Amino acid sequence: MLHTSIEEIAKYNGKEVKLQGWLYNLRSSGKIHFLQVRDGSGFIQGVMVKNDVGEELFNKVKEMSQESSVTVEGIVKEDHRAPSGYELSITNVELVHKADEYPISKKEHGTDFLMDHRHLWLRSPRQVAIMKIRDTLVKATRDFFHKDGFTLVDAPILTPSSCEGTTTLFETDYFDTKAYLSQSGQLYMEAAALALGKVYCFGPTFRAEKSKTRRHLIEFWMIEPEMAYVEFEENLQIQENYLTYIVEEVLEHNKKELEVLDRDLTKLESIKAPFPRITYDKAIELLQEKGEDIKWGDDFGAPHETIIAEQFQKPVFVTHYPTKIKSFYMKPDPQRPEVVLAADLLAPEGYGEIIGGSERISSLDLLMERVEQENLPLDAYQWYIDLRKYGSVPHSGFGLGLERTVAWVCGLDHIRETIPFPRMLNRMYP
Ligand SMILES: NC(=O)C[C@H]([NH3+])C(=O)NS(=O)(=O)OC[C@H]1O[C@@H](n2cnc3c(N)ncnc32)[C@H](O)[C@@H]1O
Ligand SMILES: [Mg+2]
Repeated sequence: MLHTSIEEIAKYNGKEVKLQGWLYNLRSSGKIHFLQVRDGSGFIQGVMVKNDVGEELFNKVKEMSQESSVTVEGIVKEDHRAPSGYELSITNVELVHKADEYPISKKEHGTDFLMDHRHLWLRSPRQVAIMKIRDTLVKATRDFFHKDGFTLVDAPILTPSSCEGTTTLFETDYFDTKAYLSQSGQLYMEAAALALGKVYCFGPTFRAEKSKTRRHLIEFWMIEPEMAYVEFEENLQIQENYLTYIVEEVLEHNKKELEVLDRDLTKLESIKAPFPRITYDKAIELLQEKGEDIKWGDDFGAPHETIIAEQFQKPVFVTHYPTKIKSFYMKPDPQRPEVVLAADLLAPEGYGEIIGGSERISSLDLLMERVEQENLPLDAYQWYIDLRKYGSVPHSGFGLGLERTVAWVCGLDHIRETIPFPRMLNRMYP
């Protein structure tokens, strides 16, 4: 018997095949069973006619519960009405394991209930579609940077210091001292970039942020490229080419999944480099014209980012933020030291900041000045300062938040659906 997957079934039109999966749903009408079968690669309908399979098997299937694991044999039939384009005319069904009464029935469930059952909710067509798009974004990321000569360098998770400020650090015991879960692999990528030229890391990062919003996770995954001899403007060009590429890859490989999510494809088809840029100064003026109570030197909140992004059809770079509200490592603009050569990329449709990046300080004196201004513990940063003593060069990089990018590409209301097992302010289960 030909064993295949639902994803590959088109190759076997008219042939008898065997699938191994789960009974997503069973509907019967008189002498016909309609089985919705899933196998992780997709969903397909199988039709079982009593007169074809006999009373015993027909009645055996009637007893199979939702989400029971089953093997299904049948003849592949093209059917343009079917979402997968094919149906199975079932000849046999074997029960592998009869599922207990499945808690996620077809009716609507509340968010907390679904989150408490995330280990099962993940099986639904919508969650499968999101995970497949996440996978494409990750593969496209690796392809893009590998093709462009970047080396993957893995940053440590246990670190001796902060990168993005001490207010969101997760502290843990480390034998007779303390360690902090990584907020960002950036500082290590700067060391790696001086060794390998163009590098990136991709891993989990942690922020003990007491933010209960639709954009914040406690544990999220970040892609962090770092490039030696790349200055501010070129850093932006790399970001827009990267984002354009990964969105194109989703449009090419995940049309079926985007359809499951009812995503408006025109919103993604317009994502082409170059992206517009607006300075922080101009953004403040824009917000004040819109009646927002904000002044120069304030940081932007989510509503501000939404207003700014609404002025554009593509992601927009906000550049040259005030030095005082940005991270210590960012290079002040030589022409105007009160602002830094940094840019946040704001996604359209209210998704906010998906990328944070900057040119880094390459001058030892300037970095020492900033470390002192920020009262950073010299011993924990000595290795990072050393990078400015031994062949320092202009260098830049950025961090793309994978989950915020998944939320935007999929058109999701909340970031919790973008990661298999979300860690949030009031949730660390399952
Ligand atoms: N290598 C770098 O230059 C990255 C730099 N050290 C950094 O961590 N920048 S960032 O804090 O803006 O975070 C970068 C992105 O990381 C995402 N991010 C940042 N914080 C979160 C939370 N809490 N939840 C989900 N996503 C988050 C968001 O897309 C940000 O734009
Ligand atoms: Mg940021």
